Parts: sequence; C-alpha cells; structure tokens
Amino acid sequence: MNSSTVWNVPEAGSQTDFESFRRLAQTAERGLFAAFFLGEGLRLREHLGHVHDLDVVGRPDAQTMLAALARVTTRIGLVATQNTTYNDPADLAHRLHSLDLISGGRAAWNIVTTDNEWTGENFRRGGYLDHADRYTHAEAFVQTAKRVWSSWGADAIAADGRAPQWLDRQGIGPVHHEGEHYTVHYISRLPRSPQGRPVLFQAGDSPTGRDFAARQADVVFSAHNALDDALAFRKDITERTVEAGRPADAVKIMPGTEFVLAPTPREAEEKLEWVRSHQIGPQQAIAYLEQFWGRALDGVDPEGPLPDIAPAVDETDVTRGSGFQGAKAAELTAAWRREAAEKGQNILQFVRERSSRGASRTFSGSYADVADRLAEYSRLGAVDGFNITPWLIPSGLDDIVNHLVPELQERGVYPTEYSGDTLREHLGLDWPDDEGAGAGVADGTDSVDSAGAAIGDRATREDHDAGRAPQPAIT
Ligand SMILES: Cc1cc2nc3c(=O)[nH]c(=O)nc-3n(C[C@H](O)[C@H](O)[C@H](O)COP(=O)(O)O)c2cc1C
Repeated sequence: MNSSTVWNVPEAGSQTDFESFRRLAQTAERGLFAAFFLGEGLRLREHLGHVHDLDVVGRPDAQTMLAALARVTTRIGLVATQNTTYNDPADLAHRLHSLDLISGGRAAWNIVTTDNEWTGENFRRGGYLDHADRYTHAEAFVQTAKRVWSSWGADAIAADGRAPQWLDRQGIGPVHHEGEHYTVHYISRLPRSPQGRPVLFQAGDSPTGRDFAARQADVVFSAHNALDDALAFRKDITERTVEAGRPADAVKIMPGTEFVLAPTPREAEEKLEWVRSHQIGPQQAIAYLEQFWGRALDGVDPEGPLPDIAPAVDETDVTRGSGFQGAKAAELTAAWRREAAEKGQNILQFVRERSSRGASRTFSGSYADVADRLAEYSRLGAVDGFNITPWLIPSGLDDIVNHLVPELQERGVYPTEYSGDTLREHLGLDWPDDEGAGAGVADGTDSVDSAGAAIGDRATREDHDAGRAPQPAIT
C-alpha cells in the first residue's frame, strides 16, 4: 500500500483495517510468495506546505501488523521496513527478534536510512544526522543488531524441567559496542530464532548504499526492474558482494514492480488505461508537475501541453517525501517540455508515462505474455523475485495468484510448494555467518564475549543444512 494504490473506486477497501492486510497476506501465501512486505513512511508527504491530500495515507506500524499476520499465516515471510536513523540498535533488534520468534523464523527487516531533516522533525532528536553519515550509522546499527541476534547458544535455556537451572549463563554472550554513533552494552533477552536471525533486506541505491548491502544484506529491494537495467544492477551487486568477501550469490535481488494483467493483451491494455486513469487523474498530474515547478499551477489544463512557465525555485524541493528533491528545476522542466512536445503528449499522458507509477515499473499484458517475459528474467538470472505493489487493496493480488502463478509454474520458474518453514529457507539463503558482521565501515570496537554465539551457530546451522532445497519466489 502506498501512494500509487487506487482508492477512488468502489472496489477499493480500507488501507488500514487488519482485514485488508489479512486478505492480502493470505492470498500471497496461497500463491506461495516468499514474503509479505510492508514499507515505512514516518511522516505524511507534504505538497506546497500542506499534507498531500491526493495521497493514500495511513500505515499501521509494520511490526504490530506483521505480528498479527503471523497468527493468521503459517509459511509466508514477514518483512518490516524500519529505519536506522530514529531507532536504537538493541531495541529494534529485540523487537524484530520477537517477531522472528512469534512467527517461527519468518521475520525480515528492510533496512532504510531515512535521513532527511523534515522526517527528523517528528522526533526528539530532530534532523540530527548528516546525509553523509547515513551509512556509517546504518553499518554500526546492523553490526550491533547481528551480534545481539547471535549472542545466545542453541542450548542456553533448559530443554525441560530436569535441568539444574533454567538458563545456562555460559551459553549467552553480552554484546559490547563502543563507537562514534553508539555505545551499547547489552545482554540479549531472547534465544536464537529458528532461522538464526531475521533476514536482512536493504533499500538504498547510491554506491555507498550498494556497498553497504553487499557487506550486510541478504536481499536488496531495488528500483531496477527493466530487463537491461536489472541485469546491469545484478552485475554491479555481484561485483560488490565478491569485493566484500562474500560468495557471489550471497545477496538476492528483488525489484519493486506492479502487475496489470488480463486474459488477453487487448483487455490488459484497457485495464492498464483504467488503472492509470485512477492512479493519475487531472489533479494528480498537476500536483506532480507542481513538485518540479515549485509553485501552484492553478488554471493549467491537464489535457494541454506542459506549462511554459518558469519554475519558482532553483532546485526542486516542494513535495517532501517525494524522492525527487534536489534536481535543477529550470533545466528539468525545459527538458520535459521538449520531450512532451516531441512525443505529442499532453500533461496527463506525460505524467502517466513519466511518474514512478508509470510504465517502467509495470508489467502489463496477458497472463501468458507476462509469464513469458518473467521466464526470460529467470533464464538470464536477472532477479531473484519481485516485490509487488498491488494497485488495489485488498483484491490486488488475486489475478496474480490465480492466473500468473500457474503460468509461471507451467514454465518451471516458480515453486509448486513451500520447500521449508522459515523465510531463510524460502529464499535459499545460507545460515547467517555473523562472525563477519564487523567487516565494513567501522564505527568503533565490537565484541561478543562468550562461546554462546559459536555454539548456537553450529547447532542450528546443522539443522538448517539438513533441511530443504532453496525456494526462489516472487514476493
Ligand atoms: C526501492 C527503495 C525503497 C525504499 N523504501 C523506503 C521506505 O519504505 N521507507 C523509507 O523511509 N525509505 C525508503 N527508501 C529510502 C532509502 O532507505 C534511502 O534513505 C534513500 O534511498 C537514500 O539512500 P541512497 O542515497 O543510498 O539511495 C527506499 C529506497 C529504495 C531505493
């Protein structure tokens, strides 16, 4: 659920009720999806000084929602996006660890850095983190969390009432981290999870962000889903992963995408037109341009050409949270005017193609045609799955699960059953080797003081390795 979800039609359900989430997650599980993923927005987007009233808003806290979903699902992974700027490592590690235990080893954390000042205004700390520090901060955070998760041995708590004591204190190790960003002296309050620790997703696309993922993440949630782009991104991440001293395939890649599907190509085209017209109506199209012009564009005809009006700002900066801040406004708007004129597009057509809801993020076509295209991604090894944004809540995954998944199964590129119980197993990830968690941008000194982690690692790694075949999947 995000700003591209269609809300202005009778079929649209609640964006906040548990029932919508339950329906989506259970549909995804019926379709053997590896995971159910929730993004995070810590502050409502704002446009020209006001809350962006065309957006779908309302995101219940991800960890709370996923804990509830853990009780109505049995296999599907549960991914919570959480930032490394406004949380504290031991505290967030404990909450994610709790989700991992509650769900029987199905939790994951999508690590985001969210360093902008206007989000910081929501918090006691304000925008205290310099942009350049976002990944040194994140690295120290994740290193500490990994130590917390691996600090208990597998046998640290009594198996039954015959043991002399409930807790074997030799089996748990305190975590010490002293660095520029954190000083943490902590003893974890929870035993090791069935999948070793939560799976780590990462979303952030700068070279520094990619290197961070290569060192620390299990999965990258990327924005690169067009085939050439996905292949180039795969090559880049693989090189960085090897450079970081990890196996070439240690980091899985899942770009975000949207599917608009129908039985025939013709019907899919009509459906796409319908979806786009509801995602980007006249008001949304004008609001989209206003972000870049930095001013209200009252009276501009959405069915006319892009306005020949100078932007009111040097740099685009108006819609906070849009992700488009900082472009050179005059050059960008002039280039867009030229592009739209060359293509003969009016504002609505231009924005529908150009915006993040637009063509590049969407697979549209008949079930069979889209399955063929996806099979090609699989054959070329371009991605390990997709992170799908349904354009309608709560029924937006139905046609994918009912019609696309069987086509993919017929082509042998999609699992026919869950091959394991934990998310780590669904994704074909190795048992976590967090002894290397300190590698990378050092924040200070780290240590974990007992044999506990090593004992736990060995004991449960064997269980894992004795287990099942990896399961690639579309998330
Ligand atoms: C595909 C993708 C998804 C993201 N999702 C979120 C999100 O849900 N919440 C959030 O606060 N930031 C999100 N981010 C922002 C990143 O965490 C990061 O702060 C931002 O991309 C700046 O880092 P970078 O310079 O490395 O790209 C996302 C980024 C990408 C590329």
